[in-house]
This record gives sequence, structure tokens and C-alpha cells, in this order.
Amino acid sequence: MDVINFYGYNFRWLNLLDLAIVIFLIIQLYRLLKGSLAFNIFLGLLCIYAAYFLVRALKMPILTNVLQNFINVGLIAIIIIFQPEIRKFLLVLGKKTPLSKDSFLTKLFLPDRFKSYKEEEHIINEIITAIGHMAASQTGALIVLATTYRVKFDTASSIPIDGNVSAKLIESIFEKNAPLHDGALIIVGNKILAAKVILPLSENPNLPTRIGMRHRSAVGITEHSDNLAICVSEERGTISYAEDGILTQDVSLEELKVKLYETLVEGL
Ligand SMILES: Nc1ncnc2c1ncn2[C@@H]1O[C@H](COP(=O)(O)OP(=O)(O)OP(=O)(O)O)[C@@H](O)[C@H]1O
Repeated sequence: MDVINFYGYNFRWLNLLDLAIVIFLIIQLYRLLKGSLAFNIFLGLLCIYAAYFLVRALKMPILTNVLQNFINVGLIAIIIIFQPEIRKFLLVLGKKTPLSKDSFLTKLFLPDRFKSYKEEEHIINEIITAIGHMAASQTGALIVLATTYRVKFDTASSIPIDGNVSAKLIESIFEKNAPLHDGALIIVGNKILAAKVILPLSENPNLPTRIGMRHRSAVGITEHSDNLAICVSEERGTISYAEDGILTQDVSLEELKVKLYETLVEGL
């Protein structure tokens, strides 16, 4: 009953489900890796798997043996090589579980679901004021808002601040001749944690070629962690933000405000 006959081959429904799940996982992996350097490694691994099945079907014992051993050791290599991508995949998966912070169940049963968001609104207003002034005066800036996970950065080159978020403080840090204006400013909760932070540069070859290091590092810091990075271009005075490795350029202050609400208020 549960066996299907297809051109003389017998399949069970579970075999089809098995195949569908594998195809689904390969498509998800493809979407996750597309555009990154890891994508070429992924294609290389797929070729090795295809070669393995081919030589096995052709009954070539030595090559089958060699490729089989390579695949066995390869599993550990895959975990090491794809560690950032696996992290990102699990992060996305975790966001969609019934107990994640933005799930319906969590919002329903969270004891402080009616709390007011005065503090977050204050932070948003201060950031928007600073970004507005810096965009108008074409002052280059890069701000990272670390949301769920503590952002990891090179503490050796950065300067710890630990000050309350305020427009004046942000603007004075990015003042063109100020000693801390280079690099990124990190905000965690209601605190400016550090300035002059060097961020990892994105290696995504699909980013627009005209963007420089500031925008590329904004993308880089959001590729493997749950952060929002905001840039003001010194060259053009435009505002952009990066999230999940995607750069949205030339946004208005209103659009940025909506994004900040989504990140700091709705994401709670
Ligand atoms: N890895 C990095 N991490 C943080 N900030 C960086 C990094 N690399 C460069 N920057 C910042 O970017 C500035 C240089 O920006 P660059 O002109 O290359 O980029 P851009 O994206 O074209 O920005 P803009 O439009 O403001 O010119 C540097 O002065 C420094 O403050």
C-alpha cells in the first residue's frame, strides 16, 4: 500500500519524504551561502559527493575508498570551515522557535509585555538626532547596535566608553578631528560601550563596488551576529544600515527610525 512502483523501482512514501527533506536542506544551504566565499567550498564539496556516488555506481573500488575516507574526515572539516555559517543558520532557526524572544508565545506570556518603552524611545531619539546632524554636516559615522547577543570586537584597538547614549556624545565622538572618530561605536542596551572599534570586513563579492571600508565593515559585523549597523557616508552625507549581512542604502531618517523601533522595541 505504501509502496510506489516507478519504472520498475519500488519506493516507499518515506523515501520520497527523505528525498524532499534533503532537497529542502540543500536549497536552504544554497540560499544561506550564496554570495559568500564559503559558497565555492560548498560547490566543491557537492562535486566530491557527486564523484563519490558516480565511482561507486561504476564499481571502481579504489577511488570509492579514497573518496569515502575523504568524506568521513570531511565532515569534521565542514564543521570547522562552515562554523560562521552554521552559527548563522542556528541563529535564524532559534529566532523562529516558539520560545524565541519575538515569537507569539513569548509575547503572550512575557510578564512585562505591557511595560513602557520610554528608555528605548529615548535611545532611538538620541541616535536619530545624532544621525540627522551628522548626515547634514557630512560627518562620517558607523554605529553598531548589539541586540540579543553581545557583539565581539577587538578590544585591543578600541577605547572603552561606558557612557549613556546621548546625541551630543555620539556627535562629539565622530567629530572630524576628534581622536575617536575613526572606526565604529558600539551601543549595547542603553550604554555606549566603546569607540574606535575595528570591525571585520565583509567578503561578499555581490556588494556594490563603489562602497568603501565603512559600509563594508558595517555589513561584515552583521553577517554572523544579530546586530544592526548604521552608517553615515562622509562622502555623500547619506544614511545606510546593515542587518543580517544585507546593506540598505540611502534611507531617510524616518525609515531609519522605523528600523530602530523594529530592532529595539518590537524585537524585545
Ligand atoms: N574595519 C573597519 N572597522 C570600522 N571602521 C572602519 C573599518 N575600515 C574603515 N573604517 C572607517 O571607515 C573610514 C573610511 O571609510 P571609506 O571612505 O573607506 O568607506 P566608505 O564606505 O566609502 O565611507 P564614506 O562614504 O564615509 O567615505 C575610516 O576612516 C574608518 O573610520
